[in-house]
Amino acid sequence: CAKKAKTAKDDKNGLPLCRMLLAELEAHRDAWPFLTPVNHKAVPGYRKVIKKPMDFSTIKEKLANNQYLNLETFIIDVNLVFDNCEKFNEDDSEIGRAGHNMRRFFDKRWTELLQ
Ligand SMILES: CO[C@H](O)CCc1ccc(O)cc1
Repeated sequence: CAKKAKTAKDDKNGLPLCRMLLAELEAHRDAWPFLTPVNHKAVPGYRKVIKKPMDFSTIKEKLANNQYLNLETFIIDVNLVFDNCEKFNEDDSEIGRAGHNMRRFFDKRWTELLQ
């Protein structure tokens, strides 16, 4: 039979944990740049520079469509949101700072919840 999940990242609670974490990200005051896909028609260069766009509404849709295997694959997409933000925005900008704040918040929350 299939191997029993060893850590919280793989066990059956993974996906409710993802939904809870996403709800916290969406409720954060600095979430506004990340709530919906960047309008690449309105932002010059975005489509060329950012090869894999990602945002919280797309992650929500993927969760609803059961497109994440476990917490690990969910965390990869959340980190993609913040990595894209760092690539496209100066650290010393409103959106750049929002990205750093959100990444710090996310890293703290999922590591806390996994303990
Ligand atoms: C998550 O936001 C994206 O990094 C796009 C940021 C951006 C959008 C419009 C601008 O004029 C400048 C930056």
